[in-house]
Parts: sequence; structure tokens; C-alpha cells
Amino acid sequence: MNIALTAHDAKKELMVQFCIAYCGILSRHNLCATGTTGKLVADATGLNIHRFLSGTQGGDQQIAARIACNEIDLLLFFRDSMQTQTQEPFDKNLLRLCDVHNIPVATNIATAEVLIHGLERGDLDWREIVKL
Ligand SMILES: O=C(CO)COP(=O)(O)O
Repeated sequence: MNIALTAHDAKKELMVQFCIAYCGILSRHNLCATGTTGKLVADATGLNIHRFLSGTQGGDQQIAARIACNEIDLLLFFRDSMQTQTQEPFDKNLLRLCDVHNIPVATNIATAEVLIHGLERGDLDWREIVKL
């Protein structure tokens, strides 16, 4: 499965901790991420992550483009909803594209836990079929 990772600044450490905890599962999949999130996770875990540009340089739009092409099977996007985000229109677009293409998406760690266990159990295997 192709898994995309991105996190707002206040949630990056949480993303790192999540990826450390689920390193074993994540290592069996193809990972990509926005630049800064990807670097932090790769440095902490040693996971092989394809890094796009940083979010401010358009990295989240690069992920959005892959979602639009149905090339992402799972998006983990840890959002900081306590701050006004100048990025908000881009964030909304990313989530909208997940809805358009039925891509499972977690915007917080609680949902991410459910999805990662579901991924491991095979609950997302249908994604391989819809891509045929
Ligand atoms: O833009 C982001 C989330 O919207 C994250 O980008 P970085 O991982 O490069 O900080």
C-alpha cells in the first residue's frame, strides 16, 4: 500500500511517536511524506520515505496530486485544529480529494491507530482491487 504522511508543526512530534510505535507495520509499505514531516520520521525511525517538498513549498499539493491520480491508499494527516492555519484551503482540498477518491484518511492519532490496525488486518486490501 502507498501511505502518505503529513503533519502540522504542533503535531509533528506526535507523528514521529506514532511512526516509531508502528514502524514494523509501516516498513512493509511504500511511504511518502511532505518534506519536514518525512525527514523527522525518517531520522527517528530509519524508515525509507519518499520525501516531497516541504508543505510550504507545495509538498501537500504534490500529495494531493497523487491522491487525485488514485496513487495513495492511506493518508495520515495530523492536524493542529487549535491554530488558524494559513494552509487551510490546501488542507481542505487534500481532505476533499480523499472523499472524492474514497481514500481512508486519519486527521488525528486516534483514527490513525484504528486505520493502521485495519491496514495490518487486511481491511484496506480492497484498495488493491479498485486500482486494477
Ligand atoms: O504542510 C504540511 C501540513 O499541511 C506539512 O509540511 P512539512 O512536513 O513540510 O512541514
